Amino acid sequence: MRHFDLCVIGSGSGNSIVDDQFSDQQVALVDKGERFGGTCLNAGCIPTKMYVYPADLAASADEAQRVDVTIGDVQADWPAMRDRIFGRIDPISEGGEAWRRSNANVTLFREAAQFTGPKQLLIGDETITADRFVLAAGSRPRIPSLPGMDDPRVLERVHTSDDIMRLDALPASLVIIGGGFVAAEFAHIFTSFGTDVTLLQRSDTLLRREDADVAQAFTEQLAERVNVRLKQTVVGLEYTDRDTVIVESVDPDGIHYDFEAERVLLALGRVPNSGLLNLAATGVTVHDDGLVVVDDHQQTVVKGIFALGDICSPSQLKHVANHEARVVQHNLLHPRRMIAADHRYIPFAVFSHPQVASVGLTEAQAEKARRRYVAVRQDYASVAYGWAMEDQGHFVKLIAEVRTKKLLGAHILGPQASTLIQPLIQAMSFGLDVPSMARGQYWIHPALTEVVENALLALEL
Ligand SMILES: Cc1cc2nc3c(=O)[nH]c(=O)nc-3n(C[C@H](O)[C@H](O)[C@H](O)COP(=O)(O)OP(=O)(O)OC[C@H]3O[C@@H](n4cnc5c(N)ncnc54)[C@H](O)[C@@H]3O)c2cc1C
Ligand SMILES: NC(=O)c1ccc[n+]([C@@H]2O[C@H](COP(=O)([O-])OP(=O)(O)OC[C@H]3O[C@@H](n4cnc5c(N)ncnc54)[C@H](O)[C@@H]3O)[C@@H](O)[C@H]2O)c1
Repeated sequence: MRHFDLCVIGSGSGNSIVDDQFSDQQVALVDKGERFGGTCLNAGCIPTKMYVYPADLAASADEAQRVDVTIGDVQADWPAMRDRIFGRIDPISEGGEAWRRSNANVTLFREAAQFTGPKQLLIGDETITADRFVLAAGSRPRIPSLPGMDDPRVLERVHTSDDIMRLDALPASLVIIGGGFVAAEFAHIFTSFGTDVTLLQRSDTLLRREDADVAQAFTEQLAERVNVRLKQTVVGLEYTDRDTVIVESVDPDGIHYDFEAERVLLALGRVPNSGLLNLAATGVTVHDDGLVVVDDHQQTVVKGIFALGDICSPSQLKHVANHEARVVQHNLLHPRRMIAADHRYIPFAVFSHPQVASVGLTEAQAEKARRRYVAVRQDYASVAYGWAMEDQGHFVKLIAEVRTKKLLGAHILGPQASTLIQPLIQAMSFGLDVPSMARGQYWIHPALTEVVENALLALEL
């Protein structure tokens, strides 16, 4: 039985741990995936944003009308786009794998792993042991079992984010089931390229974990471009002889609806891969939702077994997985001087149309936490750059605590939200109060950042 100093399961964020500082250790790196490098690179953040950028350009044709510019017919060449995007990404994955194979102290296993005993792992048909483990096996799309899904003609047309970006042709029509991040981003991508998109969401708003004002405005604005149907429970799928699938749903009044499309995208959240690892054999514990239990140091209840990323993090975001990988790396190298992960102000952005970006508490959470706060909503249309854009409906919402004069939360809906929010994340992370932030620096005139400046000034603290 081969023995290693360290075994990392998962080649996504886990892969970044093993650098020159581990050159005196024998390391096993295990990944069963078809492509090396994990979700973000192969089927997540990176390819989606490489589709979002051209989708933004395509959508700008409509916006140009507002400022008296006519852009001709929008044509999206899907096969060219797909080949360009994966022609860039696939070689990065292949190069990363080849480089790992060339590392003298790293043994790469490309098969599924599961524990068979404490610190003992079965990989394919080989069993190895290691002194220390890192669980970085990520998550996978949630697949519901719905009537009709066992028909292979239906299955062939039902996709997840794992495979929809590699379709041979742009579908004429698409039904998206779900109303979170994945649904919001793919709805924008496909509708911008000309697909007829219907989005079926179970609750009464999209992005339901967002601040209520943002979720409401987002839902209304996406509904101007996409057929958004709320409060729909999908009850079955059926193949038609038109080479399409009918998605049947029912609303709270018991009324049934049929939505027909060439393709269906399931966007119902992601399940942590903890269940694939037979963790019981090691003593590692999991929460009810399948997330691995870790302490502040990212260590599981078993000493020497660490976890990071989607397998243990409720946020399921790449910047969080990267942060946790840095913490785990430090703690593996300095077991007597371990550091804690910082999960205080985790931001996120939804790269849809409109864009959404958020950090900290929503207003409902601030209320629930009984914090004495003030909230303000500042429209893009109130600043000079917003006039230039003839902007409508986009805003910055800030929530600040009266006692400390510090921000509790920041939520932006509109163009460049993911960039505009960064100074607010910085203020929260470094404890800068609102008056200092607003008046302690210059704000470039007439940049769009003035909407952030004015929102800060409008907070009555
Ligand atoms: C469509 C989409 C878009 C996204 N966009 C963004 C974004 O814009 N910004 C953002 O911050 N986040 C985004 N995310 C989330 C982000 O991709 C994840 O949070 C991040 O990739 C998680 O990294 P990880 O290292 O935990 O897992 P992964 O990168 O998924 O790596 C886990 C690896 O473990 C392997 N594995 C699993 N089980 C086993 C096993 N039993 N044996 C061996 N190997 C195994 C898998 O093959 C996989 O390669 C997106 C996700 C999706 C799906
Ligand atoms: N820009 C980004 O950072 C980005 C982009 C895409 C994905 N991600 C990550 O990937 C994760 C997965 O994304 P997602 O959109 O699949 O999940 P999500 O948790 O954002 O949304 C899941 C959606 O599915 C709905 N849903 C769940 N079960 C259902 C059921 N049985 N019937 C009907 N509806 C149901 C929920 O109401 C929700 O609208 C996200 O949580 C996010 O962390 C991030």
